Amino acid sequence: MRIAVIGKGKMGTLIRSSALAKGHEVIGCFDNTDKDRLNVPVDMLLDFSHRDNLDWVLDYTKKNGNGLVYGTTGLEEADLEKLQNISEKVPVFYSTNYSLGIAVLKQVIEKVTPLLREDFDMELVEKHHNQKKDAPSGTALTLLEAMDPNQEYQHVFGRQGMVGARQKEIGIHAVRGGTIAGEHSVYYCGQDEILTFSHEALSRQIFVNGALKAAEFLQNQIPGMYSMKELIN
Ligand SMILES: NC(=O)C1=CN([C@@H]2O[C@H](COP(=O)(O)OP(=O)(O)OC[C@H]3O[C@@H](n4cnc5c(N)ncnc54)[C@H](OP(=O)(O)O)[C@@H]3O)[C@@H](O)[C@H]2O)C=CC1
Ligand SMILES: O=C(O)C1=N[C@H](C(=O)O)C[C@H](O)C1
Repeated sequence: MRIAVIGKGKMGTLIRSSALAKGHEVIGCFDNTDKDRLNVPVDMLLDFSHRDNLDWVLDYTKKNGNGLVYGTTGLEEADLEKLQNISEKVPVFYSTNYSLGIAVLKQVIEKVTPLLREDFDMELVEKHHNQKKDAPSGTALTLLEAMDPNQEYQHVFGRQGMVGARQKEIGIHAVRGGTIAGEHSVYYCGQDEILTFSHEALSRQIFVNGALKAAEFLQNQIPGMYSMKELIN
């Protein structure tokens, strides 16, 4: 497959080397400083960069008709709408986390939350490296959606000061430090018992493997929006 990578950072460079090792042709890593260099057709774009690249990436995709594997987090609602719109023309794979473990964790959370939420307080903690730009992580927001699909809870991002007794809320907490590749824990805290569901990324390779698997999957799909659910079920 002929691939172009959007992003030249930690993920972009690892995707490039891993795709080459799998025998794909990678024409390069790009961002908005050198987008004009991306002037040949490709089969697939993999974007792990920053939302500021989204508009030109979508313009290129509209013209070229390539598939798009999108992994950049820190998106706004309007960005998601843009991805949804272009998925009417080309196949788009979107996930805030390309690891198999988080895909399974999301399904676990969807199943256990209805059994616990009446009697247990729910909290979410994510930990990442000290270079991460967005907080909370995209994965934390995805897990939050799985915990509260109908938005019945107040979402409290960190607590500070005289917060008073806990209300019908889910607390979301972001830790940033060192080289943590990514850790997500969902806590269900009840009377004298706690259930914790955790996932720890030990390296970024798990995200890269998932993203390349998504690209290979997407190659054979018609236009539409695809997610990890389709890859694992
Ligand atoms: N979905 C998933 O499974 C995963 C998603 N991610 C997400 O992928 C993205 C990249 O992560 P990572 O590689 O670790 O980050 P890095 O900071 O290492 O790389 C980010 C890349 O985006 C570019 N960039 C940063 N800011 C801007 C901007 N304002 N406009 C245009 N380009 C910009 C950087 O260029 P420069 O260095 O010049 O600023 C760099 O090339 C993040 O959103 C992260 O959350 C990460 C891991 C897994
Ligand atoms: O920036 C990162 O590193 C990661 N970002 C994604 C996120 O925001 O959820 C996925 C993973 O946790 C690593």
